[in-house]
Amino acid sequence: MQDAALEGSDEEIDMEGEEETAEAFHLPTAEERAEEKNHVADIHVVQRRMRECVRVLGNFRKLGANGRLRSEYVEQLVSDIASYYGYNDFLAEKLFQLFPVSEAIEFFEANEVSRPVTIRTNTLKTRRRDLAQALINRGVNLEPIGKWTNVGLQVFESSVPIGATPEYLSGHYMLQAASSFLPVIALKPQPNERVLDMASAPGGKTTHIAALLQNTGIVFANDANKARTKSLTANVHRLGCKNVIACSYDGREFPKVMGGFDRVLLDAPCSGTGVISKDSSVKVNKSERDFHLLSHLQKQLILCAIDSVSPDSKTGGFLVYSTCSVTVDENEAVVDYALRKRPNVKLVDTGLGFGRDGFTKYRGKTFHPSVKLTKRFYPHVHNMDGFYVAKFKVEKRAKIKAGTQETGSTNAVDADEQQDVGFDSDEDKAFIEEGKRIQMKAKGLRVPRRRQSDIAGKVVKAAA
Ligand SMILES: C[S@@+](CC[C@H](N)C(=O)[O-])C[C@H]1O[C@@H](n2cnc3c(N)ncnc32)[C@H](O)[C@@H]1O
Repeated sequence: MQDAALEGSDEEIDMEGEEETAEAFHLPTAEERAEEKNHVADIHVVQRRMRECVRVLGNFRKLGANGRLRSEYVEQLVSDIASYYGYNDFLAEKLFQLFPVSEAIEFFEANEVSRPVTIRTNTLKTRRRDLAQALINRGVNLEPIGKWTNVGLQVFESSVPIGATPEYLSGHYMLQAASSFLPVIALKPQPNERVLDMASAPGGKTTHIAALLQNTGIVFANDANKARTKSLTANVHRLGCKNVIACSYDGREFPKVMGGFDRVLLDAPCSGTGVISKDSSVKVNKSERDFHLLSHLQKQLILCAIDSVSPDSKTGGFLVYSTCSVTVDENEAVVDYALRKRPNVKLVDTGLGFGRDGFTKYRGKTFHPSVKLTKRFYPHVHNMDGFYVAKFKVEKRAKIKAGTQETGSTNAVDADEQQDVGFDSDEDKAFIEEGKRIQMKAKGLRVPRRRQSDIAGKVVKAAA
């Protein structure tokens, strides 16, 4: 399929041969497609047609049949991808749109293959070198994952079950996907800090945070699903983490429950479009409504996560937002929303050193230019689960009083706003405008005159 795309985009191509193949390939009409839907598809026909569509789309100007539109080839290809790989039409199209045509096929192909088995050394109990030796002695074939982690090992083959070795049971390692290391590396917790893991079960990332804190400070490991906190506490005990407190609140109740954290990780509930190779049910059980609801929940959670970070932290003041999904609705759109709703945060480099930059433009939507700093990971590019990581620095909030303005730390106005995580963008407009004015003033820029009507309503509410 990729060869077909390359062939299609080659300017030096033998045009005679091309015309022959293009002629031989008949793109079904809408009627023929409707008729075909009544029969079980012939997998070889579908496969060949996909190859041909990719080839034609790689060089539509030369290879497209007379009178047929590019969109017809795309429509046919998406429909064939859905039937060949077993996706519902909606999701096949949504994922297809993320990539250039030939790369989309690579992505769908990679979702058919398992990712490597990887483990994370628990540095609270052992060193990677010692763990590797112990496992090699048991007949495990492994090697370090890559330069970007000094605790990860990739397991190639093993004569023993890797989830039941004495080392595993003694908590010397966590069975964990390589992509799951990324948000904690980006979070970079420092000893003695107070950290919130807002959606933490079953604790892969919590125990990694605890280890980086060297069992100092404190990690509040929260998860709304109480049943899932059982596996979380089991992992916390097995790995010997002594600085973890497990709790079970809806993340949207933070920071009312508690706040003032040096760092917060929001590994958000998501559609799982990055982990289709592990859970193929995602291919058929996600609808447009699911993405709408998830993105809505993620937007609510991210504001609460931001408000739980202490801008006064001496060592931190950071939030990492991550998902195991590749859709823009759950990633860049959420991050961009947070930037708009909370003028006191900015995106910073994740420090990961690899990954594709986040989209700043996508299908007619434009995001804040700094969204480029966020990172995307793909199965076909990085040989790890599809993943997304964004890192924010939280700064002091703007304090707004009737008729005056000043910057300051959290106070009555903030406390009132923290409860307000509603979804009418107009709702917070006055605060956002005011925040921008304050930032401009701080930078020595000329501030436009404030329209009194802009903030009157909000100030009354805040002062009440
Ligand atoms: C991607 S998983 C977290 C995985 C975990 N961070 C780890 O590394 O093991 C998302 C978690 O969010 C939890 N969750 C869903 N809705 C939530 C909410 N409103 N508040 C807090 N947690 C929530 C789910 O129960 C699920 O355990």
